[in-house]
Amino acid sequence: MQILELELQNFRNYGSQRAAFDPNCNVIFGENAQGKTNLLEAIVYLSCGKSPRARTDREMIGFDAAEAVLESRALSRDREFRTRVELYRGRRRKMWVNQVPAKNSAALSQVYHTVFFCPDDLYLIREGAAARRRFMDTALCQLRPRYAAALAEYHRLYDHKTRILRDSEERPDLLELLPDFNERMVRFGAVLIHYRQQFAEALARYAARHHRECSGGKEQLEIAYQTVSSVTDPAADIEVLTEQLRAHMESHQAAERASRMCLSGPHKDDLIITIDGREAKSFSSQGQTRTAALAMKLAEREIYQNATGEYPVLLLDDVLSELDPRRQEFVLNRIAGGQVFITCCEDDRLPVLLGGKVFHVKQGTISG
Ligand SMILES: Nc1ncnc2c1ncn2[C@@H]1O[C@H](COP(=O)(O)OP(=O)(O)OP(=O)(O)O)[C@@H](O)[C@H]1O
Repeated sequence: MQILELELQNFRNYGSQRAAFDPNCNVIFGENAQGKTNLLEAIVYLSCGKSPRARTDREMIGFDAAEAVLESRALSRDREFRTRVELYRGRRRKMWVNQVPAKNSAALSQVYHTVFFCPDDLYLIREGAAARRRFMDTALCQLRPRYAAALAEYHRLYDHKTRILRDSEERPDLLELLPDFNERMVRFGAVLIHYRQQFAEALARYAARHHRECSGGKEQLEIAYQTVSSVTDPAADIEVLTEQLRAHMESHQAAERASRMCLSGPHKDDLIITIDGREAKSFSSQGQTRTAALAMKLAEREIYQNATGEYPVLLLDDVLSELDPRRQEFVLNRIAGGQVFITCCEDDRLPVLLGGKVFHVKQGTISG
């Protein structure tokens, strides 16, 4: 997978910009606040219809512009694709793949895939379970359509069940609907556990290797999937998972009715991350946290490559800061394979060792 060319109009601080990229390595230099992250954000947005940082599409439109246009020419599965998105203030965006209008962002996801790493990704280690579930869900939805469908259905049922429980004080008759909701959540929940277990197992294996090598063999990263307590083996067959999840739901029924809240279930799943046996969330240093988060992203790239035969485009934003020189060198050695974009500050010459194409970004203008 490769981005051959990108064209932006009024996207963030870019006016009218076109750039052609190297198939392997693209080093994006620039001082602070010049547009390096904006460039990576545009590439991510074109890959999935979502920004890794903007809350609304409007945020990405140039301050003085009415609309923004993003367009890419990409190579994927030995074919060339053109994707185009137009963002407007006050009306819905429009998207196209090869000039055919796309109804939703799923059409963009089928063209190319990105793995984006930025300083905020420390949240993967430091924050609560929701951040790690989001990481698993995003990766798995791109890889397994069956997972994406089960997750959407599980969320829909969860929201509905939450409303039933909340409103049940005034309308006790609603509780009659619960057994049916529970049964459907059990069936879709078992599918989620099945895929999450497989993903977590591969993630643990690859990420441990990256982390070990990056720390010069000194540190051991471990990742374990944690789901509801009554599931004794998340790697068991889906039928077994369904039975155990059903027993779990039944044992929580009385408590859910009493608290009028949807309690335990796969919606509380987590990844337990430890470095040398200690929980990383509480005990790891800034550098260790960054190394672990990066190891997880590199592992995600490998899982995707194994499943599809193609490397996703790797986007590394400000990855070198807070790493000591040996860890920096590891990162630069390790990212080969597939197309890479790496941003850094002007005085950081290390990435030039990577070869490839060098760009300078200044006030929303890229020069090659
Ligand atoms: N919608 C917008 N319209 C115009 N400019 C914007 C918009 N959103 C953000 N910017 C500007 O983009 C600039 C930030 O760009 P970006 O985040 O890409 O910086 P960067 O080069 O990655 O910097 P750093 O090295 O500090 O991370 C800021 O000056 C910000 O004001």
